[in-house]
Amino acid sequence: MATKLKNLSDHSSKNVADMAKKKFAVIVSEWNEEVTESLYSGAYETLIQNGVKKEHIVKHYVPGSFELSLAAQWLASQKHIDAVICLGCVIQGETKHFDFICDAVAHGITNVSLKYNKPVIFGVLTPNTQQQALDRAGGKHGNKGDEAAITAIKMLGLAEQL
Ligand SMILES: Nc1c(NC[C@H](O)[C@H](O)[C@H](O)CO)[nH]c(=O)[nH]c1=O
Ligand SMILES: CC(=O)[C@@H](O)COP(=O)(O)O
Repeated sequence: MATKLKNLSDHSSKNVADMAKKKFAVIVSEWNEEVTESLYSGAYETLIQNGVKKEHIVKHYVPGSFELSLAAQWLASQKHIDAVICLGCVIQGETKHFDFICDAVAHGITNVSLKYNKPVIFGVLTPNTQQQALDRAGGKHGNKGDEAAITAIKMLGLAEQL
């Protein structure tokens, strides 16, 4: 289903377990910072609304989305971190650079999650235009940061059931 048919901020309360003791690392790409800071605001508020303590949320920056994977690895390797949320915005330019970044960061984040056996969430927008990005960072299609945060929470809830 395309995002335009589903608001990114709408989510069910399924698999939302007690988050009072869970610790989250949120990594924010500095590229397109107007967008990525909105993603962070959405993610942070969603974590708090679902019972995560402020002191259990750490925020770190990377230069660009390509660096999200390495930073995620550094943080996911820390035993006290229960989940990592990666936030970025890669906007299509004139060249194929967009494709290489998006592919690398999607695979990189997946590999870190599987290596450390903990949620490492792909909260990276890959729009064609700035407006599409804004629409998905608190605009008419909701906030991808909300989606990323609730995804981390639900995966931790699932892990506790298994
Ligand atoms: N063009 C965008 C980038 N480019 C930078 C890369 O992510 C990376 O930092 C650089 O290639 C050095 O390794 N990053 C974004 O997050 N968004 C873009 O639109
Ligand atoms: C995703 C990018 O790196 C891109 O914004 C860079 O723009 P260009 O492909 O025009 O060099």
